[in-house]
Amino acid sequence: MPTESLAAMFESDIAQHRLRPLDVALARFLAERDNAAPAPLLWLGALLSRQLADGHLCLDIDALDALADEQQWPFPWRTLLRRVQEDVGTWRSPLIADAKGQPTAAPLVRDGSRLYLRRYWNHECHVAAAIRERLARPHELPLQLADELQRLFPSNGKNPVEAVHDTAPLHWQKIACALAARSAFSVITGGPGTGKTTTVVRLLGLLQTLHLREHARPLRIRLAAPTGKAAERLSASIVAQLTTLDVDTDARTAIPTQVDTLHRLLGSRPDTRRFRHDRANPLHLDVLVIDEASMIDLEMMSAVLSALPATARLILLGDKDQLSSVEAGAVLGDLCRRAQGGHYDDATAQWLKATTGEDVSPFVTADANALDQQVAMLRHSHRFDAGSGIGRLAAAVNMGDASAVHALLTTATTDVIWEPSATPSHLVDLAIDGRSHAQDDSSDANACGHRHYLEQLRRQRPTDDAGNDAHDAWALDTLRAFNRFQLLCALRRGPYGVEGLNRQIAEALQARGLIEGRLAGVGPGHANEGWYEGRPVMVTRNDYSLGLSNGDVGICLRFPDGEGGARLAVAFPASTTPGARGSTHVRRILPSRLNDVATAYAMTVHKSQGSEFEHTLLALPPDPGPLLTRELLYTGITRARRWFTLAGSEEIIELATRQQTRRYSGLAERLGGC
Ligand SMILES: Nc1ncnc2c1ncn2[C@@H]1O[C@H](COP(=O)(O)OP(=O)(O)OP(=O)(O)O)[C@@H](O)[C@H]1O
Repeated sequence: MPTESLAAMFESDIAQHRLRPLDVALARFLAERDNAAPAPLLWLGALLSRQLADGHLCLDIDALDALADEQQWPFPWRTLLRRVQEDVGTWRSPLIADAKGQPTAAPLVRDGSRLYLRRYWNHECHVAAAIRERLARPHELPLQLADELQRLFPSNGKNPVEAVHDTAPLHWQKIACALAARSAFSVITGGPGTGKTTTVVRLLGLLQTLHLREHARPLRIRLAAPTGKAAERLSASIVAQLTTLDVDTDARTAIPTQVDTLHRLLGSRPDTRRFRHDRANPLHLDVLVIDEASMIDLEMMSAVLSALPATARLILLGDKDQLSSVEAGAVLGDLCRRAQGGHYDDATAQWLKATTGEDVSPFVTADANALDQQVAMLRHSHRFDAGSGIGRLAAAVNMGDASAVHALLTTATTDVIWEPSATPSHLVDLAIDGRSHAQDDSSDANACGHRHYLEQLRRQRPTDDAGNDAHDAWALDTLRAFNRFQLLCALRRGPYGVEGLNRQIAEALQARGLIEGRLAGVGPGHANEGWYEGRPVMVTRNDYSLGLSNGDVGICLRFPDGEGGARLAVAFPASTTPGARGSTHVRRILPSRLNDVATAYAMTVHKSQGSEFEHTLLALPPDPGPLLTRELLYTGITRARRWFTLAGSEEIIELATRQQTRRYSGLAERLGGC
């Protein structure tokens, strides 16, 4: 560290949680490389590292004043900020390079007003260039496209058209399919149940049908999703859609139902960030569909684009309004910034009219760019009807309309329940007995809590001599029952966070006789929390040797050991058998082999992405904080299929509805000019 005062300031920053030790380590590394580096530059390095941890790709020097106010920076930081603003253009240090200057290996890159770590700047430039290249490449238009589109998306009322405000109703699914058919790159975004999977299955049917007519072999199609859970859900959804897909058997059977995680698709290797498939060893495929694309961070997107053959087609599906990836970047959000308004050009509008019969002229603008032409937003939910509280609440949150949110919460609906003053112990009761607040008449369909799967587990336990298949079926049923309910938290720590609530729920379940055994140190995610039957766990790190992905959920169960005794094993749903709906069998893994797992009575909203539950309870803390955002609330609400319970005060819900996540990145700007 060059000056003692900077070192002392960093020490206090760590103590006050303004910076992490890792951020200061980066500043130290920079100081070692240039011992004449100005202090404000070292401080910027530490600040940049901190911002990356919050998902930003860069620091926007022009926006630092706003950040200072938002984060209530202390006096020494404000002094350094002034020096940055005065001197930034004059720094001559081997630590920082200008993006437009001679190439160097400087660890920091300044691109206009943005400051990047070189690695992220490289990724951002690569992703933008690779997408621009794909958008610019002329793609052979499938012959008979219009006829096939008309057959798969008839406009005769069989498929409801999608209304949008006061413009003429448009069949956005047909439009999305047509746009994806004409290019090597496309994005289909939409909220829950808007038909993203339906559209892509028809697109694959169409592409396969037309390809088989012209060529001897089918297209090589691969499907992927960021997490195992999302992959499993997409697979089940595709299996269901294929049963009604109106194409020839040859085309239908050439559509895969197997969905890989992105890590598996690219071939992750232990102890390295590099994948087996890359530019030198590209994937063998013609079409790649990636679902839940909002969870893809910039580095992963860069890896996907590197491994994709130049001629292959990439189709991204996802909900642009959901929380972004945990890692830095908000790729789908950046790609879809203008999706709401369409921003088509005249050529696209004319082509769509001729090919689909749909008139998108209300969505034509003069400032259209190449990316806009390949983005389609589905706008009508087929899952939530107009009267659904969940659907209306999600829409109101998405629009940032706090008074509509409040009105919906205080109006009786059958599917939304509001708990304005739930204490942690009240949350524990709700998580166990969820049903006390159910407002549905049919007794079987009550919104349940965790009690449900624990009671079912006992009720349905096969006899010891029932055999492996019967025990696996029981384990699978238990996993399905567990999946009916989930408690989601905004925070990890504190009494309203995942760790505190997991501990309290386990203790309460034990006190009520719903679980047995040790609860040694139930708390932060360590494998030594104590294993007992019924303990649900989430994998917190990919384990390639066990074939488990970060986010996989299993349940610890007691199985006969074949020698008259019993032993605990954790049952995980096994990857889907092609052609089957959902997981059909389980894998049993001994607890001693699981190193990175955490108890999962409660999970963060982030971790729940890609999953859905019949009943979701979202617990908001009583105090304001930067994590309470519109995207978090929206993502939590849209995890619920039938019932949604929201625990949080009116003030906190209003704050979250108004507070939007902002991620600093230059990707949208780089693509805006394409
Ligand atoms: N045009 C349509 N007409 C009638 N039903 C439709 C239409 N499109 C989709 N659906 C139905 O709506 C439901 C949701 O569709 P789908 O799974 O394709 O949506 P999604 O956007 O992929 O949902 P998710 O939120 O799970 O990602 C399905 O039951 C599907 O059959």
